[in-house]
Amino acid sequence: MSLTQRFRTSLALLTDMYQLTMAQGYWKKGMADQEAVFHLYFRKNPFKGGYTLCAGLEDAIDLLQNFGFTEEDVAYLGSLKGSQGQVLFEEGFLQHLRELQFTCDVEAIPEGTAVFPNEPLLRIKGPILQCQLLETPLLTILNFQTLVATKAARVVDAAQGDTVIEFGMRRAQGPDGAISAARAAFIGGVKATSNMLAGKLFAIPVKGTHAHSWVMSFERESEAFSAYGDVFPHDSVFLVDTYNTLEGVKKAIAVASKMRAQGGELRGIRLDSGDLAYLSIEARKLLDAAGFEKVAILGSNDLDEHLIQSLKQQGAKIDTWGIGTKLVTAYDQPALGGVYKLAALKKDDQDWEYKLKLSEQLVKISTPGILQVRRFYRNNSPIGDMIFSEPQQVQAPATMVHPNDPTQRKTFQDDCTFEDLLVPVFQKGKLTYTSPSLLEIQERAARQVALLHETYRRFLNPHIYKVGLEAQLHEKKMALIVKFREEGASHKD
Ligand SMILES: Nc1ncnc2c1ncn2[C@@H]1O[C@H](COP(=O)(O)OP(=O)(O)OP(=O)(O)O)[C@@H](O)[C@H]1O
Ligand SMILES: O=P(O)(O)OC[C@H]1O[C@H](OP(=O)(O)OP(=O)(O)O)[C@H](O)[C@@H]1O
Ligand SMILES: O=C(O)c1cccnc1
Repeated sequence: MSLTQRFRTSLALLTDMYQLTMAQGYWKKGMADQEAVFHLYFRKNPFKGGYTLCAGLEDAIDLLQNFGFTEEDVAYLGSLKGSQGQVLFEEGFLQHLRELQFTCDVEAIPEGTAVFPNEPLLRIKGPILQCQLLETPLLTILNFQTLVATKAARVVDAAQGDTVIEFGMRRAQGPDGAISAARAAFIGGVKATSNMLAGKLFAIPVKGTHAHSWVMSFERESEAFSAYGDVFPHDSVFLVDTYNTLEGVKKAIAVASKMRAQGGELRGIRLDSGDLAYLSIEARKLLDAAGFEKVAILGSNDLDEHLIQSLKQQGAKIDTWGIGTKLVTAYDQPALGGVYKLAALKKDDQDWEYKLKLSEQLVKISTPGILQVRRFYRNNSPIGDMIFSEPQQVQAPATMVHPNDPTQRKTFQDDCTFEDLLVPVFQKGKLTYTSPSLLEIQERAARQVALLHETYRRFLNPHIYKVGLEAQLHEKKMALIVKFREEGASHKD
């Protein structure tokens, strides 16, 4: 189900107020239809990682396809007053909004692609008023889903092929956070969610065990297990740690034997506290000795990729991982920090004027142009990404320059294959892209992560994947920086 259907309202006002005040400014100053190019990108891989998995495009597409102000939206805007009690948004502008239709060109990197700092995930070209209004909603969609998809990919990588289930709704950033996180976590590789609404909306498989309250609501732990086994003779996973974990495992085994005698079969047990390495090893021994080799051991309790890795190193016998809080809240880095920057403005019908935002730090200076990302491969392995401006032809051998350290360069010879990552999504406001299914996106993500050499995937000090600016683009950017710095220093307009 699409984003607008989920919210059941027009999303035209899902933006910051300043986008609307600027929009009125563009309209008033006759600039509303001036063609602009903006790029959405981030500056640092999250979680101190070596890669990022992009996600959220399908929701972004839905937002753009349904872009438009309803009478209710316009009435709300018309009711707003400025600091002197005057009408904030004037009637002519409101009429402009009523008639506004999405007419931009959009290119984007497909969901489930491995991406790196400074690369535009999305490029939008069209009337500046439209591009401006869309800054905030595009960022809120792509930033969060990209962040959670990346976290999920790391967790799934640490689990080394074990099943990972997303258990996070109760700790998510509100209901909408929980829903988007479930979608993004699935893209990152989790096999199922406990979130029933996400299951229904996105056809994500749903899975679950039972809570401590189930055990506590019976006189005895074994009664609770028996009762649950009666109700779900083939689909029970018993939570065994309410009182004493290993005693709980023994009771689970006794009940599982009775279930088996009656034609049922216990699916698994869940450990949710204590030393998960020790307890899972001991539980595995007890289960195997009783002939329950196939009963799974599910581990949960504030887990993340680092704990899973550590538990694996300790020989934990956990084969299914339930991951909640740390996954859906992206606990150790709760925001991606993606930005959306103006990169070019059409001066007249012919020429683009390149734009950039200056900063004291080179890393924060945006890149001007109409950007595309070319990924080079050798023997099917990605070896570097070159950001170039599309009006500029790139031919091998092609040299790129490190975006933050111009002394570092890399040249790709013509023995490399390449692909351009940004693909057309909208042309003049018309959708030209067919979104893959969520499962196809998940499969793409798994292939993309697998293509990355393990040095980029390790958690501690990963190798830095090379991303650079095509040499001519770099020169142009440097020349603009010098020009703008000089103008700034002499206070010229
Ligand atoms: N063998 C282990 N090595 C490293 N960390 C572990 C190991 N076993 C469990 N942990 C993690 O240690 C943390 C322990 O959590 P905590 O201190 O809250 O104890 P607890 O077992 O959950 O206690 P409680 O009974 O109160 O729930 C959890 O994040 C858990 O995943
Ligand atoms: O630990 P997470 O990765 O967030 O996974 C979800 C947690 O939610 C449940 O706990 P509950 O809400 O009962 O709280 P608890 O942590 O005290 O068991 C469940 O037993 C997991 O421990
Ligand atoms: O099904 C479970 O075991 C579950 C679901 C949500 C949160 N914690 C556990």
